[in-house]
Amino acid sequence: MRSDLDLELVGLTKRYGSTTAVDAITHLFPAGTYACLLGPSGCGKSSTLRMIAGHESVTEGAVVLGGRDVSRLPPARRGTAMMFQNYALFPHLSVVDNVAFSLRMKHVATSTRRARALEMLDLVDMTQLAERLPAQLSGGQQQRVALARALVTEPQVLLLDEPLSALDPFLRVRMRGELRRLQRELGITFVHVTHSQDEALALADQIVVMNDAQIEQAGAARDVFDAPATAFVARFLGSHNVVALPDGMAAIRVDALRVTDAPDAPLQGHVTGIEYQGTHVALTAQVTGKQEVTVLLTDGDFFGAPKDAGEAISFVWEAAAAHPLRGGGRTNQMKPNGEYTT
Ligand SMILES: Nc1ncnc2c1ncn2[C@@H]1O[C@H](COP(=O)(O)OP(=O)(O)OP(=O)(O)O)[C@@H](O)[C@H]1O
Repeated sequence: MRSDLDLELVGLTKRYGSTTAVDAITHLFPAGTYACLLGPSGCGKSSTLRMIAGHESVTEGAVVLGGRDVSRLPPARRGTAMMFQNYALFPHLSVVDNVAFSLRMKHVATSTRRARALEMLDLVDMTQLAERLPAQLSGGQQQRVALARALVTEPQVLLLDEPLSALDPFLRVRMRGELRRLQRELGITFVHVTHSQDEALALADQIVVMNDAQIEQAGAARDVFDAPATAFVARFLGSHNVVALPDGMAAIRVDALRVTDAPDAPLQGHVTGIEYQGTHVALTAQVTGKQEVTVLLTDGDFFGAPKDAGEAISFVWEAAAAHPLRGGGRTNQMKPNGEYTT
């Protein structure tokens, strides 16, 4: 069901001179969704986000929020707010004044804006440090302030450009939990740009995979991971083998392949590598058609019948575990000998 606060991109296009950064993408973000725009460097994620925010002009198409075309409105009048990668805090303003800044621009009375800023700081657990300057905060704390500052305008959509990339790995995992909690509490739409598959899978209700200025696949995080539609998506999300089978290309998860002794197994070859990963063992093999596959075996399965590099090995899988891939882009070209190019 459509809601008053859905965000829609309609044929959205961005060209910089002769470069098409975003090529006529159409997509609906239902209100209250945590969406991740995921894709490799240069695929057009940030340009898309900046067009939604109004920090970049739209070349063609429209950004529609709650049924209203906001494509030509200034950022402050769209109902969106953006949190930048480098947080962009004002160094000479205290934490609370940084958060209240946009309300000052809107001529909100001093006492009201201070109260609202403190409310937002409470939401991100930063009330204690309200009078500090940004330079006196850790990276994680600066990020919370940047979040509070973006949320103080009560946006319907919060746009986050690589919000976790400046944090160390430990803090990154903690902050992603915080982001998810905040989004649930506020119930607004978050559109979060990342090139990290793990981050997208951990956070998103909806994943939008971009490649080469276009949307390659979009859907619920689990659906996209379980059934990648193209070789690009399967490879980009990882944990999948992309294999050429007699009836076409298919993606098979690394944990769906089973080692077998059956002489007529559909994939046969020899072991090329074994990596012990604690709970699992990742075994790589070169199989039919010079293809490399990886299989993730439980520690028990592997050590129950260990293999050495160079040994013959064969694989089977449940029919439902092989997801046929549609051809597409430049990423799924099969050569006549059954090899594929990337
Ligand atoms: N201001 C600009 N002028 C010219 N070309 C640009 C400009 N901004 C981006 N581009 C180009 O547009 C394409 C998409 O860039 P964009 O920043 O949207 O990608 P991205 O997916 O966000 O990449 P990254 O993950 O590296 O930030 C790239 O080819 C980039 O070089």
